[in-house]
Amino acid sequence: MAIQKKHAKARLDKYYYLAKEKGYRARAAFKLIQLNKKYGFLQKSKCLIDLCAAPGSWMQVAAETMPAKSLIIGVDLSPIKPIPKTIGFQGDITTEKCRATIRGHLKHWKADTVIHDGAPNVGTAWVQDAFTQNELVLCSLKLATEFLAPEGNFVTKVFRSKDSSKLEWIFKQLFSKVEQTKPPSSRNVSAETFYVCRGFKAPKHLDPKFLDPKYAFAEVEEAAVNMEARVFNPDKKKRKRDGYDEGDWTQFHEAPVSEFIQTQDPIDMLGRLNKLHFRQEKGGDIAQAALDKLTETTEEIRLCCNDLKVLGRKEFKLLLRWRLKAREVFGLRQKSTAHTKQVAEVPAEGAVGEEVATLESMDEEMKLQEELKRMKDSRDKTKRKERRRENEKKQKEIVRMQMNMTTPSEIGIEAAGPEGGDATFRIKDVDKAGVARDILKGRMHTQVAPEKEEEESEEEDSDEDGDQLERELDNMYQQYQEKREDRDTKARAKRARKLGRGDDGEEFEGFSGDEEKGAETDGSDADLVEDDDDDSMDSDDEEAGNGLTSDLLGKDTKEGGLTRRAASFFQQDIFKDIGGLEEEEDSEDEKERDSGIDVGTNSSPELNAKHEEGDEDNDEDFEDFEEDEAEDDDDDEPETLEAEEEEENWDEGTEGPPAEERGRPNIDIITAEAMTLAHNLATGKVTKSQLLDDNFNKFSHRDVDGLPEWFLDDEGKHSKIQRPVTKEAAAAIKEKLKALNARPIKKVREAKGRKTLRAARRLEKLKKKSDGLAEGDDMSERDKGNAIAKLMAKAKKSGKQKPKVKVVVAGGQNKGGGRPRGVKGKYKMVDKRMKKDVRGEKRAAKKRGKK
Ligand SMILES: C[S@@+](CC[C@H](N)C(=O)[O-])C[C@H]1O[C@@H](n2cnc3c(N)ncnc32)[C@H](O)[C@@H]1O
Repeated sequence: MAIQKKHAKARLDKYYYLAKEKGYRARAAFKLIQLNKKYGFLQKSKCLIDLCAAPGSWMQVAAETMPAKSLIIGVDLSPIKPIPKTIGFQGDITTEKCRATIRGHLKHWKADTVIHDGAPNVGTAWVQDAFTQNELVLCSLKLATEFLAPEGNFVTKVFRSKDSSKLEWIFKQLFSKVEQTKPPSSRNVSAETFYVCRGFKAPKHLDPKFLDPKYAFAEVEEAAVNMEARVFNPDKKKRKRDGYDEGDWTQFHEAPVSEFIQTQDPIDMLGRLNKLHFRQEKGGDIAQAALDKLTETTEEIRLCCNDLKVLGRKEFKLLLRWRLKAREVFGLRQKSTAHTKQVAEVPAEGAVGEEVATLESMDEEMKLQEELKRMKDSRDKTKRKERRRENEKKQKEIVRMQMNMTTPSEIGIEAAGPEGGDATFRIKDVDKAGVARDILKGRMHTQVAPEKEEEESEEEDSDEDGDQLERELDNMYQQYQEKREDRDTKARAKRARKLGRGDDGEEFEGFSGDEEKGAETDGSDADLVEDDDDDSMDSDDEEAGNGLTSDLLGKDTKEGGLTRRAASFFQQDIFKDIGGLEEEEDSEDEKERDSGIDVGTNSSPELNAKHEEGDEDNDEDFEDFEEDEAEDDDDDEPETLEAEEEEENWDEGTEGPPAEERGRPNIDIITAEAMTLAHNLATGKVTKSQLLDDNFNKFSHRDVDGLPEWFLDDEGKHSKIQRPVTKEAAAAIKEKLKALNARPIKKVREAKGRKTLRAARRLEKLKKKSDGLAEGDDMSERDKGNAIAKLMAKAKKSGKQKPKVKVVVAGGQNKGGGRPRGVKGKYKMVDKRMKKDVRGEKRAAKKRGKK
């Protein structure tokens, strides 16, 4: 239970809170906002159909964005609470009835855009579960082909699977432009992606088979499932992304054990089934009873049969052995002879040969494979080690040269390797190794780490032992980091930030299939262990290009005639804010993070302080706020803005006007240190130059060369300057956060506004009436006063209508705690006696009043 809660909490990300604040019914709203920002189809549409629209956030976005008086129709299996300026109804998009209802609403109109965000409702109706998302997409496309106007748009969510390419092909037949994209608000862990299809070709005739899932998704030939691998390598479980097999709705299969004993293909059964049962059905196989009583049928065997999907290799073997014994008992198999081996080579007809042969050959083959793998691993290891040594030497040389410790002419003199005097510094080789770019950045890499060291060679330094230990430590640290990244998305994001990925400030353009492939190949960078060099260096190198030669040569004639040395001196962080020197855009975010000043964004810290996590492949974003109210995520660490730089480019429209528009930088102070600093600056306690001077401290020019990464990481965490924090600043930040947390959500604000408006109207009415009374001549002053007082009392009463409290008698159905059945709103539990007493008292009071 606790795990579920944590998981749910982790899913509440920035978009969840943004949607809440902006009054959208689900975070999914931002997907449409971001898609529309990229393709701009909503502004151009006058009629839109939203298929699978509940709870209705896409309809809200459409109603906001489309021109006035547009027709917006939404349909979903679940009811959609009314949304102004839209029509919503309940229906199943796969049915004829739904089609007819849409037709009825459209009348003679044609839709300019059809949007579809459907996901099978897991748990609502199991048949619907099986109706996979891709089939739902086909259904929505079918509706789109019927209702779309020529040149219309179709936007749909698709889960990546083996069928998505087929869908893409179909889209391309019907639309002139088809693009696949994934907006930033769609979680990375989700397999969902979006297709934006524009320019509907509106074919006059469409073969119904074309959009029939049976034909559209038909496989040319289903690849045979390797049951042997499933049984003999059960640990490697593959996630089933391809959906259910046709007609296989339950995904649970069982068979009687007798069938397992008799079958000629036991491996297939073990791989395919979930359970082997010992049940004896009427008129069933009598062998079941015999098997149940067999002495070989131990408790362990029964347990194994009960859930085949959790078994390991050992248990499968146990079952197979048990089967052979049972077959011997039933006379289905003669005892295996010493000829087993021969049998394995020349499979004889009948059960004996076939079975033993299968087992033997499998074992042999696996042994061979393991042996081969071992050999390959050790060969790779040796190769990697050699390569790494070479690289290290080359890197050392380069660093020395960059530090002016050596001149280019010296390079290679000490490092003459087995390939000749200048082999170490052969730029071609460095480039080939794929590390040239990183070397240029001054990063100390260990490309791929070996696990063990070989014997030391005689020529190696005397401190090689220490080096080896260090390398081992490095490797262990790298492995530790990789493991952590595997487990923890935050660690992965941190790492990505550190590597400077996503810092280019370019607008996110979504991923096309190709780009993703590219990204995968780029990901090889992740194998490198890097030091903490700042990003300014990176961008320099980027400008210089990848070539090592051009970079080194280019550095002497840099920046306004400065020498390389001077230029590198002025590139230090402390000079970045000084006018006249070029600023590196890349490092801006880093500075923001360190300084605790949030520049140029309106998003509140509470919104940033949320996880971007979740690991469901199905519909990730479906957070219906009506049910899911405000959980606080205080214990989560703040997520820096930098990581979402790309996303903010998508978000512009949703985050308020940019700071520059308002004529001043939008600076948000979010930490106590920054607040103290700002306060000191504002009150003149420190000057700008003092601030600059302050930056010359023991932390600003640390020599990190050659220090291992784990050490630098640790230093980065703890060894940093402790800036003073005043009580007032801390209190101010606390207050600010409190205020932000207390800020009501849009719905509440609106409700309060409406209440105030109503009260103002009532007052206005009252004023008019009392003025009328006061001015009239037909009443005495006293009567006038009484009448006005009465009016006011009435108005006061109607202003605060107390909710009725329902009195429920305890006992009977309403025994025990909890809300009684069928009672809504406030209620009070009383016992019978009390109810009678209260009634009696009321009656008595009434009588007394009459007297
Ligand atoms: C991710 S939600 C849609 C969220 C919606 N776009 C929004 O912005 O609020 C997916 C919806 O698909 C609906 N759905 C699934 N199968 C359906 C079907 N056959 N017909 C209609 N709606 C369906 C579900 O009821 C669910 O509400």
